[in-house]
Amino acid sequence: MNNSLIIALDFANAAEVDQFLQPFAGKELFVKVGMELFYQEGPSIIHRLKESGHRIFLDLKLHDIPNTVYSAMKGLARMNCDLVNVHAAGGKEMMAAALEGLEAGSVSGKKRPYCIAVTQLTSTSEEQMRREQLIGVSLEESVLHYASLTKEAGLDGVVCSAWEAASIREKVGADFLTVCPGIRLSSDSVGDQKRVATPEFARQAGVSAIVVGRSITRSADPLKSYEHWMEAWKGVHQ
Ligand SMILES: O=C(O)c1cc(=O)[nH]c(=O)n1[C@@H]1O[C@H](COP(=O)(O)O)[C@@H](O)[C@H]1O
Repeated sequence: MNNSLIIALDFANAAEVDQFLQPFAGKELFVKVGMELFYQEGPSIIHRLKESGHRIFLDLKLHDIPNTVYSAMKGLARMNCDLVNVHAAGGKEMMAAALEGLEAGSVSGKKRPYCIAVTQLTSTSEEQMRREQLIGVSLEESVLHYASLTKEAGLDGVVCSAWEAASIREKVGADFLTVCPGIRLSSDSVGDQKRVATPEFARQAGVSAIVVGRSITRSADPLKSYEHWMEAWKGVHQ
């Protein structure tokens, strides 16, 4: 899990995924399947990606009452992904239920998937958080609070921006995962993300894994772009 670069496969269907992955043939990647792709293709896309040897972050950001999240996670666990997530805003009881569901549904003899919680989305700014969520503390305090709650619920880590990762490690512990989207090269367009950071910054902040979508998936040469990203993230040629 640590030092991973996770490619967000934000595509509309399996055909687009196949086309994107063609130049990566033979490479074992860490990929993220989010709601856009999963809602169209369902579990079959997970099975196909696993058959090709890829590790999978199933990013469905569960956020519902504890009983519903328990049952949903029990079902998702059967797909044997590497990483799944929930929204920390669902509360400690919901997060603990997510974990119980994963344990109950995990393939026997296999370790349950890592489970992390989204703190404040990287598309949220402090101003927006204060105005729309009526949260009166700083964005960093809100993220740290959610990280502590997530730890107390027994989960393995959080989704946060790279800007909060060092404080989370300090407060919650270095073995607590920090998975960070909103990563951009200085030449990239930021798009809808608000709390962005470069891969070099993320590495220095001790981030566990970065999630990169459009910068690679929409590039004219995705393989070249991926290799460039790996170099920036890990500081070595792949
Ligand atoms: O849980 C996530 O993966 C996630 C959480 C978050 O706070 N921000 C965020 O951008 N993401 C996901 O990370 C990916 C970022 O994609 P790009 O902005 O294209 O690099 C998308 O698939 C988002 O759904």
